[in-house]
Amino acid sequence: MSYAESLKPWNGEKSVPLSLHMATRRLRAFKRWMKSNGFEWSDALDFVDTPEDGIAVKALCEMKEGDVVAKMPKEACLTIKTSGACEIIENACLGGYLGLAIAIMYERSLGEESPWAGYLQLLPQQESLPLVWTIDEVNHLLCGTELHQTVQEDKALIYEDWSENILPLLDSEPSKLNSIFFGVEQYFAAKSLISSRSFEIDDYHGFGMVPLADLFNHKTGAEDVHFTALSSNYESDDDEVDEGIVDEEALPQNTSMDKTEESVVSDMECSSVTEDDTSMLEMVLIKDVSSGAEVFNTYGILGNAALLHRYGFTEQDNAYDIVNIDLELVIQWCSSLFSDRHSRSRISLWRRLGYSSGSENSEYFEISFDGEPQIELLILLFIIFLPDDVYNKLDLSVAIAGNCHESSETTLLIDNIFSLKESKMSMKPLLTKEVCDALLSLADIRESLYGLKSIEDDIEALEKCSFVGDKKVYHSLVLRISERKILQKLRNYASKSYKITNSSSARKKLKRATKRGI
Ligand SMILES: C[S@@+](CC[C@H](N)C(=O)[O-])C[C@H]1O[C@@H](n2cnc3c(N)ncnc32)[C@H](O)[C@@H]1O
Repeated sequence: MSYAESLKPWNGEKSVPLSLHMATRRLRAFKRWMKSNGFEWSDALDFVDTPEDGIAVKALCEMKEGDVVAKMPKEACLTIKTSGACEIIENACLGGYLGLAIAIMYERSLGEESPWAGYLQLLPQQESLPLVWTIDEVNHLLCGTELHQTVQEDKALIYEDWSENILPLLDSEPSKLNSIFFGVEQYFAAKSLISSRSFEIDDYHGFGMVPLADLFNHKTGAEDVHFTALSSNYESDDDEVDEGIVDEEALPQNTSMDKTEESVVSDMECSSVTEDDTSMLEMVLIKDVSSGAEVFNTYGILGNAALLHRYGFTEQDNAYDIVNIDLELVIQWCSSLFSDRHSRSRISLWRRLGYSSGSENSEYFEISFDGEPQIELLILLFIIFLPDDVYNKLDLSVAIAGNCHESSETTLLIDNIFSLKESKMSMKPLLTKEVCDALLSLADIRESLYGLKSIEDDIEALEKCSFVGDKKVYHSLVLRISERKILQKLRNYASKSYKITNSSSARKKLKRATKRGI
């Protein structure tokens, strides 16, 4: 079996594509449902449903910046407040994503009786996020990537959520909840839909499913349309919503459709929004769109790990990609060269100097898309290689000062040691031969987490992989390759930086020697 074949799902599971006929029928039913529920949308929008790619929104003619292209009544959105399960959810003191998942499962359990039947029939059973992949698929396809551990943890937490909150609910409300629709699989499916399609509506409704708004696909940094929401004053308990703008800071980390800060404010300013119509949500064009083009939204500025995690897809050459190197990995490398005592003391000094961030068991260093390591990593490596006498001096100075940032003497010492003042925080002085060699070793150790296959094997497997038929394989390969390309850039950065630092100090030496007439 070839490497590419070995990556294919082995459980025989494949998403069954809709026939074109079914696709047209479900869209027609959805449009009827929207009409009868007060939705409005521009005649210039074309909803295209293909068996391969699902739904995309396209422009039938040229459209102008500022045009309001769709209006969605808040009351027609599926939220905890609007769902028939509201009382059950609130009596159980549940809320947030858990409450919304119950609302979705409940409405699904009603079938045609649900007020959202016309909308629910358009949704996939679940979105193919790593969260709903089998554990074998997660281990096989995501091994070494930024997502591997995260998804394993997500799966365990969501299962725990289900058994601690949903199971007891089924026992306490057996007459109102049909247990077939509230199993753990249904819960994971609802969570995948929430992750990939929910929006923040307002303080009263919280997060919810917004039909129509959730048909727009994503394009990083090049979207055409923004989602806008005005908070409804009468509904909210919070007096601070008078400005009618959703509090962006309240967005939790894994909010789907992350709205960029400026989107709500600036869009409202340039749009022809019905004044103070707080009962409607709107999609507003932020630039002109030409006839025939797809109309894209943005789900945020996200790297491929985040895109795959929350939405189930990736983008090639995504400039927001990063790779992390865990502190644990640095400790492992350090222990292979130095005594445990040396490693512990140098890391402890680095911490006391205030360069560590996050909690002790989740510390990591970011490597940017260009392969540049976080300065905190360079400082740690620099400290690890400090000669004992310099280390002891610094250690003593920090111990006396207590808090290094309050001691000008210590700050001076640090500046001198790292030559940071001279270089105005440039990383150059930190890039000694030892530090650059350490970066190369760390890149190799991080790379080894991907297993025995090389990046060339991954690229070959991607070329043979079908975007449509093997979505899980395709997107996990894009993620692996984009991360490994960053590690390659880190290696280039380390080799190049050392050469540059080395040759410039050689030039300086030569200059000094020439001055002295040697
Ligand atoms: C909010 S829905 C967008 C509408 C969706 N295409 C549909 O058929 O209903 C989000 C989902 O659409 C798909 N999607 C959105 N943007 C995409 C993109 N740029 N590339 C591939 N899939 C995308 C992903 O499956 C994602 O989870």
